[in-house]
Amino acid sequence: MFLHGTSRINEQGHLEIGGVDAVKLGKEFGTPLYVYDVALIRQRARGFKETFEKHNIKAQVAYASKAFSTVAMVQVVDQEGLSLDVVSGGELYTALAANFPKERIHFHGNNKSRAELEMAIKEDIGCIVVDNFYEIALLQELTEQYRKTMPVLLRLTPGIEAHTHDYILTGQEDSKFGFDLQNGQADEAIKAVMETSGINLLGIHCHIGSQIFETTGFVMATQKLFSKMKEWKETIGYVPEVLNLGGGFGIRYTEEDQPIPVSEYVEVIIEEVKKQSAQLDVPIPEIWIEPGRSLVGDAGTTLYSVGSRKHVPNIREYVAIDGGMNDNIRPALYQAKYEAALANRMNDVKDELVSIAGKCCESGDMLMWDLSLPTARPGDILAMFCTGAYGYSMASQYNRLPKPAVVFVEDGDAQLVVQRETYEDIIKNDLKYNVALKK
Ligand SMILES: Cc1ncc(COP(=O)(O)O)c(C=O)c1O
Ligand SMILES: N[C@@H](CCCC[NH3+])C(=O)O
Repeated sequence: MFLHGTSRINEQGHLEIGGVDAVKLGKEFGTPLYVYDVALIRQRARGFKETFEKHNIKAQVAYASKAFSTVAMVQVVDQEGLSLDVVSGGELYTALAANFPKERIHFHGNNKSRAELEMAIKEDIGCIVVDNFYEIALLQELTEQYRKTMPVLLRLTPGIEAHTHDYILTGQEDSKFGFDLQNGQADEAIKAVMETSGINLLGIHCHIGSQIFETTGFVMATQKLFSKMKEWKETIGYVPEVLNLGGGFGIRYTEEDQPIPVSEYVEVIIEEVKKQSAQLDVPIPEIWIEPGRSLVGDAGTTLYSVGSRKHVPNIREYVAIDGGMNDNIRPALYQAKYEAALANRMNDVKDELVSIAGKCCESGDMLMWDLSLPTARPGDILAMFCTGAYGYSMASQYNRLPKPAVVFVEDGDAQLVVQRETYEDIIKNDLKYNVALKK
């Protein structure tokens, strides 16, 4: 078993995270429970920042908060001096509620609404990553209305097929995101943006996909963007101050995954930027990146309680837990694989092969297939590792299951940072149907 960050097996044979016994966490805060190892988040954040610093490169590391956005997480991001990437009014609102420095907020999205753009403009956030022509028109109108100039990056689609799940590919030509580099859209967009007085074009952006294990995609993206930068320098005299290469750095979920250290991605990017800059005679821009998963993914562990089981002779042993696709949609959506252990019996012999079923009324609600565990009994605590990214943030209330609580652990302390939803929370927006009011 691979234990991440501060996780270890303590003297009771229990899983311990951040110096806190996971079994105690389950008892105190209930299950399902998302537990975050804050020291590991800090270590990852510093890893990115220090690599840029070591190479003396001006950079911004913006945490892609879609991976896990809560007020407490945004606070940690601020403490570590990172920037913050938001993709909706809700994520922006969360950042503002955490008093995150507005000038370090970047706003993404392929269909930002007028209200969302207005919010970003009124709050004077750091920059808007413009995705399409409709957004340029809206920005023209709104910057005029509010008499403001907004810093902007242009999101470009470089036409790169990174090796990852189809649903999390974003840089290929057939994508809903950004202006295409090949078919003239990017050229049209830059002209439109440069003619807009309320827009200060800081630079360009691309994001090639998520859970990527190779550096080649980032190298190719850098090359493609630099060749466009050279063309624009020569044809329209535009030289970007910022080159944002997005996120997507892969992490280890199971032993099948072999990620490279974050510093290596950054080093390869820096090297390619320097090389392209020298070869094409384009000044070295500030480099921005947007890691999400690689900052929080392996820092998260979900604790579940074991409940029922079903034996299907000669086929399978189902063990059901008290959560499922409602708190982690990734296995159902991407066939994502995870590792897990019994947090209360870490040293026991693994004597059976089981498949972990969720409690939703859906056959596809399976979290793990063919997992080796000690014979699991009701009340055992199953710890599912590396659930920190896109678990809580993609959670739903399917079957009207309340969303679990979130606890941060660090240096032996545990703090509740998101309360468990209650049944009252579930119906709090429901209104009774008043037949008398029917027209
Ligand atoms: C524009 C953009 N930036 C950053 C990210 C973060 O990606 P990851 O969590 O894979 O680092 C994403 C998600 O894929 C994204 O769409
Ligand atoms: N939500 C996805 C990744 C998409 C990233 C956002 N563009 C995942 O869980 O892997």
